[in-house]
Amino acid sequence: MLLAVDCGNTNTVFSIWNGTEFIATWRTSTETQRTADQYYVWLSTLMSLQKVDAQITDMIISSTVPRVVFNLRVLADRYFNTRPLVVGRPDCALPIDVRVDAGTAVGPDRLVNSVAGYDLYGGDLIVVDFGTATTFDVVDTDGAYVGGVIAPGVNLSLQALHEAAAALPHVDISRPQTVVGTNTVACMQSGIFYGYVGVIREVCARIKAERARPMKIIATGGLAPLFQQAEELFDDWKDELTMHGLTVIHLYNKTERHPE
Ligand SMILES: Nc1ncnc2c1ncn2[C@@H]1O[C@H](COP(=O)(O)OP(=O)(O)O)[C@@H](O)[C@H]1O
Ligand SMILES: CC(C)(COP(=O)(O)O)[C@@H](O)C(=O)NCCC(=O)O
Ligand SMILES: [K+]
Repeated sequence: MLLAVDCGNTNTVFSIWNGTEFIATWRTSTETQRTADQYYVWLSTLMSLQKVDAQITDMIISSTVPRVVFNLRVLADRYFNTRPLVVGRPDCALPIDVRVDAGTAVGPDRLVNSVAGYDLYGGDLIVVDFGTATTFDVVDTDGAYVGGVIAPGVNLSLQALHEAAAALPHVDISRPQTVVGTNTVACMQSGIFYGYVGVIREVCARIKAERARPMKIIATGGLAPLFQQAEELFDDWKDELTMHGLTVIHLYNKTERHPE
C-alpha cells in the first residue's frame, strides 16, 4: 500500500491508499526537528489503535518545507524499506507540463493540486488551496501548471493582526452575522472573512479575464467549506484534493515510466 505524505508549512497529513481508497488519514503539526523514529512511533501507534492493517510498500512525499524531507526519506528507508518519490525532484515525473519562468521552484503542493484538478475536472481550472498561504494555481487546457497567485493565509492574516496590534486579540475565523461589527472580535472577523471573499472573487475574475476563457474554480483546504457555504465562490470543493494528486503521480511513475 501507498503512504502519501502532504507536508504543508503548518500541518503534515499522512494517508494510506490501498489502490482504491484512502483507508486512514492522520494529521500532525509540521516540525523540522521530528526524526524518522518519532514519525514511526506516532504512525504505528495510530495504526494499531485504529486497527489499520496495512503493509506500506511505497511512499510519496510533497513538502513545502524542504527540511523535513530528509527525515521522511529516512522513515521510508528504515521502516518501510522503500525509496520515496519526492514531488519536485527530477526523478519524480509529473503527468503535466510546468510552464513558468526558468529557475522558479514552484511549491510541490501546487503542482500536486494541478495534477489532481486536471485528473478530476479536466483543464482550464483555478485551484484555490487554503493553507498557511492561500494559493491560486492556474491549470491550462492541456493540464499544464501555468502560474498563479499567492496570498497570505486566512489564519496567518488573523495572527498578523493580533501580533502587530496590542489591543487586538487572537480570534478564529468565522462568518460574522453582519459586515459592520459592533465589537472588536466581530470587526476582525468581518475584515478577514469579507476581505477574503473579495480576494477570491477579484483574483478569480481577473485570472478569467486575463486568460479570456471560461474556467472552473476548485477549492481545497479546511477553510474551503466555510467560504463556499457562505458565498458560493467555487464550482466545487474537494477535501482530499492534494492526496488524490499524490496517488495520481505515484501511479504515473509506477506505470508510465521505466526509470531503471
Ligand atoms: N476546518 C478548519 N477550520 C478552521 N481552521 C482550519 C481548518 N482547517 C485548517 N485550518 C487552519 O488553516 C491553517 C492552514 O491549515 P493547513 O491546510 O493544514 O495548512 P498547510 O497545508 O499550509 O500546513 C492552519 O492554521 C489551520 O489551523
Ligand atoms: C505558497 C506556499 C508557501 C504554500 O504552502 P502551504 O500554504 O501549503 O504551506 C508553497 O507552495 C511554496 O512554498 N511555494 C513556493 C513558491 C511558488 O510556489 O511559486
Ligand atoms: K497545502
